[in-house]
Amino acid sequence: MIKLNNVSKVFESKSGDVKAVSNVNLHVKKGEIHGVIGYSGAGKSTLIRCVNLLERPTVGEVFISGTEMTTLPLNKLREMRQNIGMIFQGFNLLKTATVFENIAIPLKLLGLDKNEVELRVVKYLEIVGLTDRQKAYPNQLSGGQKQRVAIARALAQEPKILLSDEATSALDPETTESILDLLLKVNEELGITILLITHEMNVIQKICDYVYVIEGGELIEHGSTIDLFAAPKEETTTKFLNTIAQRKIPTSLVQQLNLTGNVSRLTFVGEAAGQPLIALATERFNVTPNILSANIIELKNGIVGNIVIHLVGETNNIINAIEFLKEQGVGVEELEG
Ligand SMILES: Nc1ncnc2c1ncn2[C@@H]1O[C@H](COP(=O)(O)OP(=O)(O)OP(=O)(O)O)[C@@H](O)[C@H]1O
Repeated sequence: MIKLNNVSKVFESKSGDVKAVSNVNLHVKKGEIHGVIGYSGAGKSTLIRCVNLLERPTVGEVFISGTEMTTLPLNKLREMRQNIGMIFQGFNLLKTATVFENIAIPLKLLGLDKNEVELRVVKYLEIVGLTDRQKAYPNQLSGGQKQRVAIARALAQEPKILLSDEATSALDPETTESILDLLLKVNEELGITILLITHEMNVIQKICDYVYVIEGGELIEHGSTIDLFAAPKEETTTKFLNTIAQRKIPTSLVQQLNLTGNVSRLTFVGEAAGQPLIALATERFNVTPNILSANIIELKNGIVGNIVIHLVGETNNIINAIEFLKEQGVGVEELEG
């Protein structure tokens, strides 16, 4: 549905060229929710703006539903853009227009007749749960309500794709949750494909099927959300995961405990998370477990459990216990001090 092939964007400035996005490949399949996460300045906004060509890639191709966008004449590009809605961190509502008008004005500009405009405004206000606020002005709404109006405005144009540029970054945690729930509903019930950018791992955790980590304009790691949460490869990815559940164990403690056994991080995904595998392993191989930390993370498509464990016993027994856990589908990372 969205495909970027080797997309790069260079900004020319007086102080020299800035390569904001470098050789990015990305593929969001129909009906999925993909997220790009990165720190400030990593290139997220530039990347997402390349999808609807608000920013023109310096090189590379952008395919939307199979159509290459960068070579389209302006009138065709405008047509294609109607398939792509967008929401922003700052909501971008017209302050002097009511909620109703904010949603209606773009529809009128598209040439829809009065009845159709009214039908759509009513329909999408209901979907976002703001039917009773249609006469209000933006400054009479909370941040969450403003974002709901912005979502209704984007949906009312009946796009196939929704781009979300840090849509929850200005909201408190509870309001963030409710907006993420709304995005899930929009995805599931209206079948809209979503590509979002964020610096918040909880956004990825809650609604994304697939995640890309961006740093210095490059995608440094990508994979299904479950795979990335279960086995992050890059330091930046691990840092983002630490914002959800701390994975770090003090090095001095690991060093000390490794003298009397083995310290390992065990990762349980899916079925393995619900089985008493540690009890089985310790019983069968006569090793004693000491759990140093444990957490369980609920993702959109499953759960990932993490346990850091100190196994004490004879070396061979520890090796066999670890082998047994691996055979049962548990990820094992032996920690070194
Ligand atoms: N119009 C522009 N002209 C020059 N440089 C730009 C322009 N827009 C972005 N940049 C630079 O490109 C890089 C990536 O910026 P971008 O806004 O895409 O990052 P970001 O990850 O979205 O950051 P943030 O979360 O802070 O918005 C930065 O170094 C930024 O200064």
